[in-house]
Amino acid sequence: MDKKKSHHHHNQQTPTKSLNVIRMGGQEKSALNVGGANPITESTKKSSLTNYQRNFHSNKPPIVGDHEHALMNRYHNDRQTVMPTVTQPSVSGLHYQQQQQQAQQVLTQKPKSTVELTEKLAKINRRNAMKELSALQAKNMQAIDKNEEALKELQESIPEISKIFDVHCRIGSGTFSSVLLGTLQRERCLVETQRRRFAIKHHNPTNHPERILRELECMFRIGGVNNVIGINCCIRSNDNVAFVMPYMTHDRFHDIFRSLSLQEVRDYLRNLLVALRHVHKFNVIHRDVKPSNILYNRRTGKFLLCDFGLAQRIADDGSVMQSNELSSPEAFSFLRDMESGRKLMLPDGNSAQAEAEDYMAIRRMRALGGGGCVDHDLASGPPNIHRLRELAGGHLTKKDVANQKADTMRLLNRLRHVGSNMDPNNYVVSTNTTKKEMHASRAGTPGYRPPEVLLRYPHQSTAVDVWAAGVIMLSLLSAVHPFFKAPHDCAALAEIINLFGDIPVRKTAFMLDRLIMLAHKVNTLDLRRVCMRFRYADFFLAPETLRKYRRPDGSTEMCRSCDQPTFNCLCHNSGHHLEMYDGLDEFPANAYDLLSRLLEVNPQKRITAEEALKHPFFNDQHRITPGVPLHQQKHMLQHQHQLRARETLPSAAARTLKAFVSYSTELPSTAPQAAGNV
Ligand SMILES: Nc1ncnc2c1ncn2[C@@H]1O[C@H](COP(=O)(O)OP(=O)(O)OP(=O)(O)O)[C@@H](O)[C@H]1O
Repeated sequence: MDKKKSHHHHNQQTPTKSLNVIRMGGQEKSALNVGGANPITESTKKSSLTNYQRNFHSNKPPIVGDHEHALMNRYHNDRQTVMPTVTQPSVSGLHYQQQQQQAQQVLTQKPKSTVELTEKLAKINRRNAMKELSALQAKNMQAIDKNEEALKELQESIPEISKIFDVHCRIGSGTFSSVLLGTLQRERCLVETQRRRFAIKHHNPTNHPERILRELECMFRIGGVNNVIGINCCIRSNDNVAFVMPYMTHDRFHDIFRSLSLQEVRDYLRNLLVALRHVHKFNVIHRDVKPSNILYNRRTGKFLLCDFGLAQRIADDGSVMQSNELSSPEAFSFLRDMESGRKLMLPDGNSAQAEAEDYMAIRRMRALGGGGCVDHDLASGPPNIHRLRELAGGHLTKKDVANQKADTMRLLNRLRHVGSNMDPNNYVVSTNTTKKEMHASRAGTPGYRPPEVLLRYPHQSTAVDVWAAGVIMLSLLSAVHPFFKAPHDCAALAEIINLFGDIPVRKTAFMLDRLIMLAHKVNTLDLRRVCMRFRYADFFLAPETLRKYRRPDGSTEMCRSCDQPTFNCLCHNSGHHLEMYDGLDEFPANAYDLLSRLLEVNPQKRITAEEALKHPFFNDQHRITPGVPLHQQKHMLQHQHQLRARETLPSAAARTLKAFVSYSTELPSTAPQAAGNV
């Protein structure tokens, strides 16, 4: 990651004396990621609170925004269309007049019913538009209220904050905190774009102090380097605590996950694994790896893993440690270390100008043929995809599109299906009868919990985070987010079984001394075909393809295991004659190989972050090589796209099985036998 240039004065007085402030230094500038998407960058006006607020929210719908204007227009247009136009007769003569009167009667009678209808429709439209408008305004008002509420709460509960920072608006909120944007008051003299920006995380007062201490310790000891968020200072006032961190402009995963190119996906995952490798070196499990805890700026490619609220340390005996007690010697030594960090300089925040300069520097470097960031032109996917898409879906009727959508929903529902006889509170039993209770940490976000957590296995490891990274990769490759969406742990395990099959999950369960009771067998699905089926649904369901495989009686042969047409069978090692969709997939076979290793059901066989970074997927033919002119690299990329276009699915599947890194596949002594019996 590129180091950010310094734009700030380090000789300023620290504004706190009697405050309960512990300042920490040693944060590397590389962690202060910047981006270009912030509206503040565009504004060069002198700073003011309202300016900041207005700017900051400019990517959200304004109170009367485009949508409201559209609604208003609809309202006015409707009013215009209901005005009837009347033509006056201009010629005299009785007969002629009578004729005219009759004609007019006919004319006015017929249009009258049309006018009535139009008027009725317009009225309905108007009413709907007004309803939508008021709902939207209410929503905006609610957002503003929440914003004001968060500001007020922070200022009232930690009054010292208002002596150091101008707090502008809320930028995020989670279960445990509100995050607000702040700039230093002592930088009020600077133009808005030069002021350093900080994210102030205000913990809910109900948060357990040990939890806050744990998060603080992780950020202090681990953060600031290798894509892990650092901390500038921590401010406490009675039972209220706020962390001050460098602010980073980022993109919402939800807005970009479908459109990230191969190179962007590769960079995103590499950055995530670099962060995890770093965290795991400290024997710490993050436990909450998910897109909303990742700050990623698409323009600059910068990346930060944040939110250590659920992090846990692994003890030397392999058990997950509970958090430090506040009175423990470890907690004291940590607080002492933080005290000594107080003397260090307050590290840089992240000004909009610094962010823009950073972005320009990256562009310049790229123009000279260097840099490691994403070039959107180079990374726009296989060149023939749009043409192929047109061919496949160019003449789809509305009904075809609706059918395709329904078909995809059916598949998603099937993957999320839970057997009706499953008991959500009692779905897993211990095979070891002496161990009656099964206490294990479940901390984490539903949808990202690995099998060992769902199986209540107490000896969890950093493999928990690797699984979550795999779930993110699954969303990126399949263009489905969230991929797993279970309402409870039992359903979550069912989702995993529906994708990976019952045998791998049963084997893992048995190895972990657990037994899963299942009423029927579930086939393992082929990850690549599943991802392609979702990402390229329009190809898989193209009417021509369906016609090609239709039987003379008009029916389509279905696979009994995966419930898909046999030519689209998703089963691993399918025996059906498959439609291959050659050259369609933007992602190479080794992407799916990595995916299957990250999502290895058995935690002991799951790849580590360190090993994953050596995977061929990151062999990076696509990364821009410093010193090589860019046009030559573009040519190289096109050549690679062409090569990949010739890659067929069977050869890809064969390569999926090839091992690239050796690690022990042996199970604990009794496990292989036991697993074999299942
Ligand atoms: N340094 C930062 N720069 C910019 N935005 C940030 C920063 N830190 C946090 N945010 C925003 O605030 C949101 C919530 O932050 P965080 O995940 O730390 O809080 P949380 O209460 O633990 O959330 P959750 O309950 O969802 O895990 C993030 O998703 C992000 O959008």
